[in-house]
Amino acid sequence: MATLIDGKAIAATIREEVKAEVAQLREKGIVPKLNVLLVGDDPASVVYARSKEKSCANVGIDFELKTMTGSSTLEEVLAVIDAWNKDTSVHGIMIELPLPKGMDKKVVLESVDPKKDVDGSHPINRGYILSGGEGLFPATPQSCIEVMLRSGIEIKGKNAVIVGRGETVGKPLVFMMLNQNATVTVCHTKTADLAYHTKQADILIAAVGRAKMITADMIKPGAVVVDAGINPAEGGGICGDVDFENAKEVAGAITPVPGGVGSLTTVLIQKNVLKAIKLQGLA
Ligand SMILES: Nc1nc(=O)c2c([nH]1)NC[C@@H]1CN(c3ccc(C(=O)N[C@@H](CCC(=O)O)C(=O)O)cc3)C=[N+]21
Repeated sequence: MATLIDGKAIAATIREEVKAEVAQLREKGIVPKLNVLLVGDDPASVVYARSKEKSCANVGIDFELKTMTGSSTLEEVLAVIDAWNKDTSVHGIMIELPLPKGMDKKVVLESVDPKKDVDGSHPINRGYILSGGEGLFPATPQSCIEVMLRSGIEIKGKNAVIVGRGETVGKPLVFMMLNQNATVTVCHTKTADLAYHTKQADILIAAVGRAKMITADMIKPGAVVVDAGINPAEGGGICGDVDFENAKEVAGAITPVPGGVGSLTTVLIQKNVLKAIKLQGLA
């Protein structure tokens, strides 16, 4: 029976670290601030934005949500971002996705100052993942690594298999895990014999977006299983990409959903705000 990796407990620890650092900054007269832009009325984005607001209030980070109608023009959106880029009281900027149909996501995301890009989606920050530079990295892949490091799981030298190559989780994770000195394999929809690969994994990371697609028979006994999936569950709520109930009988350690990887994402965005302040040369 696998050790359960408690994402909520790890998140609580990181939250205390963030709180302490925010307090220190505030004493120096720096009030960390995160600005979120929501264009349109995607219901999930509204929920996520509100959740960030609540969480920021909890750690003492100032928060501003700007909502714009779905009929806003690209120029209007870029004008808001440009003003935030220039505003030295704004340390972190996040653009909620999806943007309205027809609005060029690439242009919008690339208009954010890379030093304020706490979502880690600017190509410059993506590039730093490869080059090993000091940048801002996306929260969910960071979370996958952090749950292991903070559980005393060694990554160095391990066979890590990532299932999924999405832009937000799988793809950045390939190089982030390589930077942790894992031997990395990346599997995706076109992979022949997925189970062959997953069974080689000392560390198996699922970032597919398909409920319970990683089954117990695909897992090497004793492996560490990290589940970055967020899928609607049958009886409401969310479930992961891993068939948790059966997988936990085979794995050595496993993250649940909810209560695993996802529990860290918001606090890691806040950590990025603090890193952004340093990158901006303010602390
Ligand atoms: N426009 C947009 N904005 C986002 O901020 C955004 C997004 N899209 N798409 C997906 C990712 C992921 N993300 C999470 C935030 C909190 C938890 C979280 O707190 N999860 C808890 C509780 C989950 C629950 O029970 O509902 C857990 O996993 O234990 C998870 C995931 C925000 N995202």
